[in-house]
Amino acid sequence: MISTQNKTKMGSLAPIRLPTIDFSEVNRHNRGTLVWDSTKAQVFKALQEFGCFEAIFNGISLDLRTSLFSSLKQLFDLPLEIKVRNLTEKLYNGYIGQAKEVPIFESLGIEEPESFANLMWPEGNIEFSNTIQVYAEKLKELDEVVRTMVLESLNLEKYMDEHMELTSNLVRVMKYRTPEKDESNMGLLSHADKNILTILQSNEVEGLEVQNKEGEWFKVKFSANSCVVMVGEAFKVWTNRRLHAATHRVVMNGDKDRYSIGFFSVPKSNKIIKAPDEMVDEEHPLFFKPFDYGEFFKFFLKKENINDKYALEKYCGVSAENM
Ligand SMILES: O=C(O)CCC(=O)C(=O)O
Ligand SMILES: [Fe+2]
Repeated sequence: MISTQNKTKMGSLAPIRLPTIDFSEVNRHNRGTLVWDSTKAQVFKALQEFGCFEAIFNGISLDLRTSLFSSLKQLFDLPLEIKVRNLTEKLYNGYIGQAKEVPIFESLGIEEPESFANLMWPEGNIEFSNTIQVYAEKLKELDEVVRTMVLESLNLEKYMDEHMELTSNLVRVMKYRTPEKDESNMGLLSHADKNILTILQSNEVEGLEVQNKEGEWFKVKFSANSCVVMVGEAFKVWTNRRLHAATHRVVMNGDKDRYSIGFFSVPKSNKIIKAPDEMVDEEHPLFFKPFDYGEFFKFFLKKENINDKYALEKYCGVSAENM
């Protein structure tokens, strides 16, 4: 049904709207209401089919959004020698940038907003850290609502606490500058996220593209009050492939820099990712052997694996047929 919309001239991609799901009436306190149940059905279907959807979410006010994106510009405008101070124990949570394949991309992970702000601005930046703090709190609610809906849809309520305990949160901010004349416009190479759930928001500049299960690429169009919710591979493993982890990338067109912000629920490094027994039956044999997320992530970060779309299958796939 979508494929016909994708055929535009000269290989350019048609924008599609991902399934759009309205969260303005749901929160963790109205589980079991009619609106909760109908939203839940849409969430589960979208995450099975596309591995992602657009969420209309009024938890982020226009003011918060405006101050967020103006502070991102201010942050990335800092000199490189300041940005690289953001070193963390976890390699991927620090500064990333200046990569040969994607020179237009830079990113900073924010584990704890206040200490991050003190590191970037020696005089501190309360406005920045408050904005990120409020943003993360709001998105944590959405993350939990979506995960609760998935577990309910699979009749796995008894694992709810254990599942929520599996993760901690990371905010990661991104800048994609407009490419120079002879530079590639690839902002982020094709990948699926490794974590449980990712929630993305960007300024008005498009660039995110998602691949459907048939392998076709689509541009994602965000609206001002929406974000994209995406399944990561750890959630695909946990649900024994009931959910799809969408492959996506960022391609820059036009002449404006793109800023985005991601909220990631990430398995803690010593946690074992294992599909509950209820997820395994004749129709759904176990697809992935249980694994320690931290160990998997180290494997994934190796040069030979980081761009391998089958890194997960290589690491813990039960059989080659799963690829
Ligand atoms: O900037 C975006 O919209 C996508 C970012 C992304 O895919 C990621 O950080 O994993
Ligand atoms: Fe991603």
